[in-house]
Amino acid sequence: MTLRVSVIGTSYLGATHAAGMAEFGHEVIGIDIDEDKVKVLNAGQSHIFEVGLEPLLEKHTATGRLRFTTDYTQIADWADVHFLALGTPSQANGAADLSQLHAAVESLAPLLTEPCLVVGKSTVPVGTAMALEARIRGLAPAGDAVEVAWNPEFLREAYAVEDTLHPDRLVFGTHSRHALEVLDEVYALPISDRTPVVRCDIATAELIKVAANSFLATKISFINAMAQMCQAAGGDVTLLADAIGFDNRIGREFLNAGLGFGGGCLPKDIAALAYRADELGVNVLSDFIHAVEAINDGQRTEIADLAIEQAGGDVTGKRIAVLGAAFKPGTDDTRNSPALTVADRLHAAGADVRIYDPEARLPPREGFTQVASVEQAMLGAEVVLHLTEWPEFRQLDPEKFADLVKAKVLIDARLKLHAPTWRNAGWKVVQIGRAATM
Ligand SMILES: NC(=O)c1ccc[n+]([C@@H]2O[C@H](COP(=O)([O-])OP(=O)(O)OC[C@H]3O[C@@H](n4cnc5c(N)ncnc54)[C@H](O)[C@@H]3O)[C@@H](O)[C@H]2O)c1
Ligand SMILES: O=c1ccn([C@@H]2O[C@H](COP(=O)(O)OP(=O)(O)O[C@H]3O[C@H](CO)[C@@H](O)[C@H](O)[C@H]3O)[C@@H](O)[C@H]2O)c(=O)[nH]1
Repeated sequence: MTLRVSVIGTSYLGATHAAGMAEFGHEVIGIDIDEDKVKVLNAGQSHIFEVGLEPLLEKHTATGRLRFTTDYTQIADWADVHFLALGTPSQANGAADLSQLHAAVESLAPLLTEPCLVVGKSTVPVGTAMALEARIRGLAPAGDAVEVAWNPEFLREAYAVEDTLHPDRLVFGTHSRHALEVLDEVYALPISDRTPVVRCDIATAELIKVAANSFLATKISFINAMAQMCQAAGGDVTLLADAIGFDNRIGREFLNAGLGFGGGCLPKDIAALAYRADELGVNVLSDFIHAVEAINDGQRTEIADLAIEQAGGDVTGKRIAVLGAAFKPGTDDTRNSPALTVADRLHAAGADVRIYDPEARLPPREGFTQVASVEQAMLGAEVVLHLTEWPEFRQLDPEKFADLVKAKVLIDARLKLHAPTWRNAGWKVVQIGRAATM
């Protein structure tokens, strides 16, 4: 059955979800307070770099099945289901900032005179959904005929469309039979695709999401701690990860050692879980998460220190080439990017940092210069840092850059370049957790 669906917030999550809902056959209106985004999306274009998103936007805006607006009156009583896809960034103390969700609810709820379902997709601290439901029911003329459910989202940037159309699993957190039936209807297509569906209470749904991200972060910090161990003992962390990854109970994914995790999700979500755990007196969980965070922060410091060491202990006035600015390949997103933390540290230490990324566009900022090619980044560099593992960096021919750089020193912080090829071309290659002979 075709439903009328609104998606509130149209960034990495919301724009993809809106396009996905249209692909599932629903009539969709996306809403955002950012007029520029709405304009671009209505033209069938994407305001972010995400493979496969633009063709979907183009296809469904062309038929009118998918539209975007800034006007809440257009969605309020029109939609059967309102999805909340607002940002939930970190506050300085680590707690989730829920102000975007609150503002959206203040705009939407007073306009709701008909029964409808409001479904949260944003990642939130446990307890948020029920508090939002009370607030909405208090403001909405429809009162208790408005219900809240939570359907957390697990899409990865760079695979957002694929993950939306073919999710690994769906989680429906509800407190009524009716809400469950509506969610079953919304996702009728992927469900028929044999996607596992976890039907649970709302608190469990909120917690599943942060548990998933915390577990992923834990795997990365564990392997980075093992990289330190390999470094100290002369072992090879990549072979170690391959070997333990063959065990199905462990799995090879998220065991890539290097610069650690960043982005708009993992760091803020685990910080918010630690904060909420402390609020609820579950200190054993917050202590655990703080250890994961400390290892992750340590990787960034280690790589910046290594660059300074390789430059002879002082980078003042020295040129450093940074390959990669996005928090991972396949996206233009630089939120909490490990690469930028390292670049910032080197700038603060006095270096002249030249940074190249195939997709991420940095706003002009003091400290480093974004350049348009690898060659420009390498020109005159005394150390080259590989910080985001874009596939194109693996194709680089080290011979080609030998005369451009001032010193042939490469720090491969993602352990993804073929070190023997670089060494054969006369480069010194440093990889944390891998012996220099690898
Ligand atoms: N980015 C991801 O890959 C991803 C994946 C799964 C879950 N999530 C979660 O989904 C949520 C959204 O993530 P994001 O990365 O898209 O966030 P974001 O901060 O990039 O986007 C939020 C969007 O909401 C808009 N907005 C703010 N206030 C509004 C209002 N009052 N009314 C309408 N629109 C408003 C903003 O203009 C922006 O476009 C977060 O909770 C995040 O943790 C994100
Ligand atoms: O073995 C690995 C795998 C990843 N990373 C880093 O970890 C970070 C996060 O990567 P990834 O999880 O792929 O990125 P996101 O797109 O932020 O996706 C995460 O965050 C989303 C928002 O909550 C969730 O929906 C996804 O399921 C979850 O994977 C990046 O900086 C990666 O470079 C590593 O260092 N080693």
